[in-house]
Amino acid sequence: MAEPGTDTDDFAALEQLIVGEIPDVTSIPDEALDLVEQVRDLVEATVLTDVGADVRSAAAGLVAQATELLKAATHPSAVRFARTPDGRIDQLAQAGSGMLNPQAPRMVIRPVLDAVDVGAEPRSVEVVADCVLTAAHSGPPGRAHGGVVATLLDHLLGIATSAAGRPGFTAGLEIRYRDATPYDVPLEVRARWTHRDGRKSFATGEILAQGRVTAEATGVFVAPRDMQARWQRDAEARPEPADAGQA
Ligand SMILES: CCCCCCCCCC(=O)SCCNC(=O)CCNC(=O)[C@H](O)C(C)(C)COP(=O)(O)OP(=O)(O)OC[C@H]1O[C@@H](n2cnc3c(N)ncnc32)[C@H](O)[C@@H]1OP(=O)(O)O
Repeated sequence: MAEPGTDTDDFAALEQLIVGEIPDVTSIPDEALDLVEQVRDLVEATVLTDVGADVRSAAAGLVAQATELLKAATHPSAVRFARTPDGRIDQLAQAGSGMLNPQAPRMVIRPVLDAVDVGAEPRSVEVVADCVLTAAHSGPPGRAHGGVVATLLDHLLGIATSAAGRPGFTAGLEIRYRDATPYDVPLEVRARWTHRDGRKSFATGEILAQGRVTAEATGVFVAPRDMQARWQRDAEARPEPADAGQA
């Protein structure tokens, strides 16, 4: 088995990201999005169902048929990039909010209109997402699982570091669970980059349910050494602003 993160097909997807041939997210057919929604509904129905064994058995047979239909053609890699209308690059199969991943919670990121180009001088940009969890995300009775809450925050803090122009991998994430995060209730997830220290980007965020903060997070995101070196080279190659030195 290949080392994690070194799979050739995943590298092909990353190469696509670097050379800039990223399809538009609007090119995803409605049928693909509908399939994801149907599977999410299926998962919730499976969690909540109270039908008898015979009906479960019939349903399992139908699901197995559907699985076979989908396996008739598969992508070599789960990594698939697309550009959102606001210019952000998304990985459609990621587990945080991936449009093509039914396992991802229904989290929709609002357009980020003032994002900073990666490698340019970073600036804090607030990123906001809307999310509704379901019973399939529950933990203790009536509230969401803490790991799912952490997923929402990890993802949006990561997006915030990208929007600020200094993305990185999550190296540390601290969550403060202040109150129950409910499911079947609209949630607002917010995040923002705060500062950097060399390759480290720091971000904070929170989840609100009906205006009440249920969880807060701080995270540190570390850019791989080669990525940081490239930003450094790009910054050195950039021409000085016209008014540089005139104050
Ligand atoms: C395209 C759209 C995609 C959307 C994605 C949304 C975001 C999703 C976010 C994720 O889920 S990322 C996936 C989960 N995270 C990972 O897989 C990261 C796994 N870890 C690594 O790959 C490496 O540890 C990493 C590249 C992050 C860093 O390895 P390095 O060997 O390059 O760094 P090193 O360990 O030397 O640490 C660099 C600096 O960070 C510091 N550091 C590391 N962990 C830290 C921590 N937890 N807290 C504070 N500082 C930390 C470390 O002390 C050091 O500080 P100094 O430079 O000042 O010495």
